[in-house]
Amino acid sequence: MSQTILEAENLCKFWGGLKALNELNIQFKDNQLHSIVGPNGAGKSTLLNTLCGAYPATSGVILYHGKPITNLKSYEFCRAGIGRSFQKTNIFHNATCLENCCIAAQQRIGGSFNLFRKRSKNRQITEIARSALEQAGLSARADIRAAEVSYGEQRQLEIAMVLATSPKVLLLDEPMAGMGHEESQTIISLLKKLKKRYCIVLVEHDMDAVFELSDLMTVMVDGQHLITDTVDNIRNNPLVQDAYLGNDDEVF
Ligand SMILES: Nc1ncnc2c1ncn2[C@@H]1O[C@H](COP(=O)(O)OP(=O)(O)OP(=O)(O)O)[C@@H](O)[C@H]1O
Repeated sequence: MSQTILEAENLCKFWGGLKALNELNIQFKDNQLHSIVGPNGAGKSTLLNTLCGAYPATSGVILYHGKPITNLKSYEFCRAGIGRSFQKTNIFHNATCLENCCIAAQQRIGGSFNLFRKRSKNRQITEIARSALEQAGLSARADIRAAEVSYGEQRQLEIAMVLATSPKVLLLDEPMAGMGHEESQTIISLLKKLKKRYCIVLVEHDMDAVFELSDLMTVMVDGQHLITDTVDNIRNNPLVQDAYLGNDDEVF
């Protein structure tokens, strides 16, 4: 039975007068993939950024395993087990895939990966990094510079880097952006595998992928929660079609 692991109560994030998140209540469960969809500017990325501590909430509460974590620093969210996907720009292109994962792993463990640290600590970081690459299907690319792997593999590397922070929750922002069909299929298979072990919160514009992957979907509009339901119920909900699609049936 899946348990709620991360939740937001009356969560608000305001930019001046703009209510990017407006009294949002939402729960995310273990071993489920929960997608957040909605039109441009609905507040999806703001939600991910607030849930990982990158943006301080204006008001409201974030609970992790039932305990409030709203006022933690962003690195403390990471150490607690909330991993946010790094954007492609956060990849060090001259470092190998393994080195990139080592850098991510040391974020969780603390300190830096260096010559003056005990050898056993560096070994531990390397093991975590190798395991993350393996889970993301990139073991064979471990010693290749990130700049030399394909675009799709760089997106896999972003996911590997989140896994290297030993998370319980994965917050993934458009992991399929800019991908062709074949590359998207690789990410879809990967996420199907990962959702058996993690709580995944997915923001993604590729609706075919969202429908294929989601256990639950939440629709947001103008910073507000419109509905949370299963894929079938969301697909057939006239309220959603109206608000999200503007009556354009073709999108679904
Ligand atoms: N750093 C910021 N400063 C000011 N306003 C911001 C900032 N980040 C986001 N916003 C505004 O907050 C609102 C929600 O933006 P957000 O990026 O969360 O939407 P989104 O649903 O992810 O959109 P998209 O699908 O286009 O990525 C938008 O009106 C956006 O312009």
